[in-house]
Amino acid sequence: ERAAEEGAGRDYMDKLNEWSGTLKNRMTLAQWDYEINITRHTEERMMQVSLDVAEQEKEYWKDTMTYFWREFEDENLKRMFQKHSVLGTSALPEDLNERLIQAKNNMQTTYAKATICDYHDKKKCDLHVEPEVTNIFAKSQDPEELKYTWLEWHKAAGAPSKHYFTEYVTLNNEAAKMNGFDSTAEWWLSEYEAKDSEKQFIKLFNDIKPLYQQLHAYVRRQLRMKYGDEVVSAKGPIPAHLLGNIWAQDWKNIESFSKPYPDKPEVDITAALVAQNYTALKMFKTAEEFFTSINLSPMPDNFWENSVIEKPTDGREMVCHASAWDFFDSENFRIRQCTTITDSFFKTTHHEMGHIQYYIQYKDQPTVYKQGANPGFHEAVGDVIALSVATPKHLRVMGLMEDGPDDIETNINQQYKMGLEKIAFLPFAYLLDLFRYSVFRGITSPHNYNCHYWRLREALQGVEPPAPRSEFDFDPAAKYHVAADVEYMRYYISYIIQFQFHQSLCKLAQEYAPGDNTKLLSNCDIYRSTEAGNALKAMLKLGSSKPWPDAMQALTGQRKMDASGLLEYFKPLHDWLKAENERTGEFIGWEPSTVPYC
Ligand SMILES: C=C(C[SeH])C(=O)N1CCC[C@H]1C(=O)O
Ligand SMILES: [Zn+2]
Repeated sequence: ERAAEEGAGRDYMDKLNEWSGTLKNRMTLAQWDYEINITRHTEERMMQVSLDVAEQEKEYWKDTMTYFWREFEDENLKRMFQKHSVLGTSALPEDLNERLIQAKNNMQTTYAKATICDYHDKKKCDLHVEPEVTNIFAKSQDPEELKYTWLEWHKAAGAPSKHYFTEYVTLNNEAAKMNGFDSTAEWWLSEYEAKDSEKQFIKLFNDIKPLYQQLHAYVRRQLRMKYGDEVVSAKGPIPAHLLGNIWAQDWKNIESFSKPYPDKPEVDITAALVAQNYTALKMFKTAEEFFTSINLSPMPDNFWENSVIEKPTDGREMVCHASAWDFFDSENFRIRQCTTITDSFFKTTHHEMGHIQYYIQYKDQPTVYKQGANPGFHEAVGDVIALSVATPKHLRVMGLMEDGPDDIETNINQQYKMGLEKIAFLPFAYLLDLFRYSVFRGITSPHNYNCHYWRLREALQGVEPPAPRSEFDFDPAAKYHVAADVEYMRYYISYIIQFQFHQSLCKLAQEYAPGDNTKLLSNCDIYRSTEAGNALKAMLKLGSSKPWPDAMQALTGQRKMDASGLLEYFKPLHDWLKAENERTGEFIGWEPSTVPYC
């Protein structure tokens, strides 16, 4: 009896995966058309397709729930039913789903269309976050220009979305409850398939905190020496507008004037890329060649035909934030990216192509398994490749960095630049979803959104706003992922596990040996190593067909996420920072901010 039921369940599941693949394909195509060209027409069409798809998913879900899949013997079949049993926002009644989609579109459109006026030319008021505001934060060293730009962007992109965000929270929580979760927070956390995920995240943060505090102290001193102690205090948080990034999430743009050994060769390759006439296409082809060099797959023809890799110049409104798209038909994949020729975008290109590589490797999985083992895995693939690309050794092979000694100073400079990207990012990524978990759980409410956000920014990141804030501001929505309803803990996890992956791949490539100073983890380049590539491929092919500890074990032999890889990679830098902060008597940590924001 049960065997017959299970057999029927298997046949049904094969069909359901096919049907859901078709629905996701239709949905993704409409979403793509809207995001690369925001018009009333494309928005209306995306709404219609979304509502139509939701209704069909609801019908399938009713059938799915008629099977006693919890009693099935076949673990894999049970896993597929379990994943399909989470219907998502399609569980909402159509009128509420329409309001939710509208609220999300309003936030996304607000962010995409937001523009500010230029500091030097107040009549020039067509500056978007990409590329203009991003470039100002990459290049300007004028605290007044940076403060003005920071305030204008947060006013234009953040504040107007506050009410849309509240509507989104209410309706998303409604959907969460209809899927059996207490709030959206538990729904997001369920993707990490462990009851103690939040405890795991806290432990990771405590493991990296000493290293972060050393970097924070050193950077604060460098900024104080550059801008004076009127602008940067000796013991307080760092003002958010001075860290080379509009969100203060990645500090690599202040490397040029703060590096430990100023007279060593430049490790930022922007100038070399421009000098060698790199185009967006050439950056993409260069990234592709790294992947194929380790026996991973090339990009298919339709990728090159249909991707949007530069901001169109026809004045259209579009979502520029880099993204990679799976069309769930096992053959169409695209990237949308408003590429500019910079070191930063060279890395982002690898990051996005890592997503596409994952899509390609799991393209023969059933639809329900076309996901990362957990969301952090998907964000880590491209970054793991970029860790090899970023080494002086690899950049010299590419002719993108001048020859020079592989001495300890160059190594510390290189680790420092990587630390400004990877270590600095961790508290920001962690707090962004601590904030949203607290909102979804009703602990933070609309009249203290901004206060709670800045309390977290100060407590975990040691950063303060450049000017007083109030509840008329809504600074979290000035960050793409908040405006676009994209979960963010995935990046925090990625920045930890990518070093675990890197450690294993480097051992396979014989580029790293623990304790061997001639084979430092931070100098490892897996370029052309098919042993490494084949091991990575085997993990990627799993998709989400197995719990993520199985995927982690397949590649690293470990079943836990832990910071050991990251701490091993940055050990020389950590020692150097401790010695340097001791030498200069720098205060480690930060005293409370004096900027009023609650
Ligand atoms: C490049 C992407 C697209 Se998935 C991105 O959003 N990232 C990559 C780094 C962290 C995060 C961000 O920009 O905030
Ligand atoms: Zn990504």
